Amino acid sequence: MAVRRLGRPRLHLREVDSTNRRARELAAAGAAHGTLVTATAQTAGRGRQGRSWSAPAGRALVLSVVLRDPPALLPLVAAAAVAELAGDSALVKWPNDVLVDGRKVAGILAEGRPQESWAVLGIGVNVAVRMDDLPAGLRGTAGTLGLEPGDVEPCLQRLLCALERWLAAPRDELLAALRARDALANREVRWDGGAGTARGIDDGGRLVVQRADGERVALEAGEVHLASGPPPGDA
Ligand SMILES: O=C(O)CCCC[C@@H]1SC[C@@H]2NC(=O)N[C@@H]21
Repeated sequence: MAVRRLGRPRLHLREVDSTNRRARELAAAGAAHGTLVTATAQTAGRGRQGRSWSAPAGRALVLSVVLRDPPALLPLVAAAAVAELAGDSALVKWPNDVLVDGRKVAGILAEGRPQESWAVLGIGVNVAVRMDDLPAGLRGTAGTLGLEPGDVEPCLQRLLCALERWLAAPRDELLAALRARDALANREVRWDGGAGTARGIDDGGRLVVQRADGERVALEAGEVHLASGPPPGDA
């Protein structure tokens, strides 16, 4: 598939409630593929499952990009790109939490209007976040890339390039990259519908879990938690 550029036009805001909300407005009004919204400060960042997302001003990358005709596995595509940015040691906790040393360094929120063939991909990365900058409740689970505020913009540019490539990559390459970074492989997990041992990502991008009775189920979407650890917070 041909690489389609991301990042132009770009709207950079000093402060916004949520870049995803702003980008959704732009998408609904007909914004082109690749339209990017970034902000120095985000005051009401949205996370998955109705949670909030904390992003200390100037220390976190917050972006939302409009995609026309997004791929079916968009959350996994985003996870592959963010993990690449986060480095060789980064793992992906299916479907799209990116972990470094077991701590969540980035959040991904894909929202869309399939009937209008667009999606907004929102990503927050703790580029230079210090734990003291975060609400106390997140300090046990959140991580950081440990870089400097001046690295936020270079990280954005690297992430956009990685996203462009992964959006154009064949599915088998994407799945191979994610399987190599699978944070859940052979770990005990629980989810809304039960518990079991994670057995990898299947060819449809689903998480395969083996229950105690040996039955295997493939999860399409949703939150999965490591049985040994606390549920991840919203950072
Ligand atoms: O719950 C999660 O893990 C997803 C968090 C996604 C946060 C990002 S920050 C940029 C974009 N704007 C938002 O309001 N949310 C996403």
